[in-house]
Amino acid sequence: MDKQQLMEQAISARGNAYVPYSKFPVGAALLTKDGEVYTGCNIENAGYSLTNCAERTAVFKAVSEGVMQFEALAVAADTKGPVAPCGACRQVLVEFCAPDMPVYLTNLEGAVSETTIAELLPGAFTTGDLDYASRK
Ligand SMILES: O=c1ccn([C@H]2C[C@H](O)[C@@H](CO)O2)c(=O)[nH]1
Ligand SMILES: [Zn+2]
Repeated sequence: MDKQQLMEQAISARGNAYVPYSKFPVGAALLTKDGEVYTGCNIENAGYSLTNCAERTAVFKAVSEGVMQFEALAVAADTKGPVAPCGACRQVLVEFCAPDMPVYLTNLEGAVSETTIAELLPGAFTTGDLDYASRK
């Protein structure tokens, strides 16, 4: 499973997006250390704030099956440049992925931005911050 294949899986997962409100389908593909892929799409709701993004769908699918060792993530949407994950997804990714884990952001024209979890959310609030508060 190379990065090109992972991005293709993200584009394919985009086809399952439930987006009657935004009409903006997004797909994600999360590669595990075991070589499995958990895909995700965005799933909207008439109560707009209940929308789940593609990235979080993929992470939650994996974690709900007891899988938390991840190797790489690809995200795809029909954007001018490589798609930008939202802040909520960046925070969730920080929770489950290593800071140096590669993330491939792409669009339908083949523009690719290769980044990392740490670059997506510098200065993230983490479990370490909670530990400090309970040190005594
Ligand atoms: O990286 C992104 C950015 C946006 N969305 C979704 C949320 C919503 O359904 C739609 C418009 O914001 O796109 C994602 O799934 N991932
Ligand atoms: Zn998001």
